[in-house]
Amino acid sequence: MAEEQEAAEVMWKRGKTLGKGEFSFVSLASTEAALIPSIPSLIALKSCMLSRSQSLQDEREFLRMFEDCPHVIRCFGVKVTQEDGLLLYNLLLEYASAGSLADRLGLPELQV
Ligand SMILES: Nc1ncnc2c1ncn2[C@@H]1O[C@H](COP(=O)(O)OP(=O)(O)OP(=O)(O)O)[C@@H](O)[C@H]1O
Repeated sequence: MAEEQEAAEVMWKRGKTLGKGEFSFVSLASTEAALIPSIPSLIALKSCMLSRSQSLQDEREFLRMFEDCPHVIRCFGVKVTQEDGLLLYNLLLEYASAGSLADRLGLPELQV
């Protein structure tokens, strides 16, 4: 099954918020892993309003360019959902359980 189709079919339960960006928020999510073995049972969902999703779409293309690099977070695909009446664009990301590089270095979140 192609990656995009797998992502479109995966179901998840959204958990705690891991972080927030300017347009997006990142949640921990548990998936129905047994149904689609290539998608882990825990993922990070980076979500934003579909109507404001251009930067996440660009990020998805950027991650695709580095999908063979083991040092870059993997993206398992994209799924649009409707939650609480809102259309959300969701990137399905590898969950970085050890936190960000800034966390590891004891730095504050970068404000760009
Ligand atoms: N894959 C991940 N695994 C675990 N935590 C994550 C992951 N991605 C993001 N986070 C958490 O969410 C925070 C915000 O994510 P990120 O830095 O990607 O947002 P951003 O690029 O600033 O967002 P925006 O594009 O909306 O401005 C991170 O600092 C980190 O704490």
